[in-house]
Amino acid sequence: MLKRQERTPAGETLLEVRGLRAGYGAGAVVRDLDLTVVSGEVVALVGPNGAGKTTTLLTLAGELSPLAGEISFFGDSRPQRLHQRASRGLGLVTEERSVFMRLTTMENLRVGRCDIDYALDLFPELKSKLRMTAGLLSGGEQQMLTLARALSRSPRLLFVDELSLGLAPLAVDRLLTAVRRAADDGLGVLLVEQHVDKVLKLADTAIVLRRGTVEMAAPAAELRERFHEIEASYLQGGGRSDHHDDESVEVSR
Ligand SMILES: Nc1ncnc2c1ncn2[C@@H]1O[C@H](COP(=O)(O)OP(=O)(O)OP(=O)(O)O)[C@@H](O)[C@H]1O
Repeated sequence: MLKRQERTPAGETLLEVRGLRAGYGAGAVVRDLDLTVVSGEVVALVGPNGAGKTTTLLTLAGELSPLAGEISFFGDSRPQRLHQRASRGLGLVTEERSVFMRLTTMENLRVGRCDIDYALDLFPELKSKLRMTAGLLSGGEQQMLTLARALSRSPRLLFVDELSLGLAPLAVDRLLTAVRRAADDGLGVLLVEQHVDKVLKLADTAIVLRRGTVEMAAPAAELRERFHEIEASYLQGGGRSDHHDDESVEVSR
């Protein structure tokens, strides 16, 4: 069962962001972004390709320096790099599968001192694959292992960027269910996901980003009712106005 998350009181503010400007060099890709993540909550960040979701996540994680704005991490507003935030309880799962392909599933779980019982409790389907080389697992199983490794290090706050890229719908459901379960156990989650219909069913709050600014921010249940507006936002394109928009819309229900 979850350990450290259980010690985080539900509703504790883990991340507070005000007036974030983020980008590369002098150019702002993301402007005026506010968001809050509390323990036990999944906040979904959605929007068309090029809207600035990954830029936001990398900036909040400490991989990119913010251009302006305030980022308060576990109540601390001092600038910090990723390794500092990680040591204080941030987990980061990017779209690249972070498994060691030549190691077995079990060896992958052992590396980084994961809580193996918790990992297998989250993903019992990995139990029969423990001796298999991770490179031979299916794409969905590799992402289960990625997520299991991240969650079993007991983060207090988890950033997830497009975990489900290229996976079949059932595998996506399986991964998102595990994210929801971890949040129910006390984790705070900021989730970037292309499958908007799926994510609005499991998130507490959703933020729709378009062209680097927040177009909608509301309880996910409310945005489910406004799904057609989100679809329209995707169809209008998300990239910066000086970029050619080449959208892949994955919002069908
Ligand atoms: N290293 C970089 N240098 C300069 N511009 C970049 C860099 N990485 C991304 N961008 C630009 O920043 C903008 C936002 O990109 P970002 O990857 O944050 O969008 P996204 O919403 O995550 O898109 P996607 O859903 O396609 O992953 C895009 O216009 C992109 O071209």
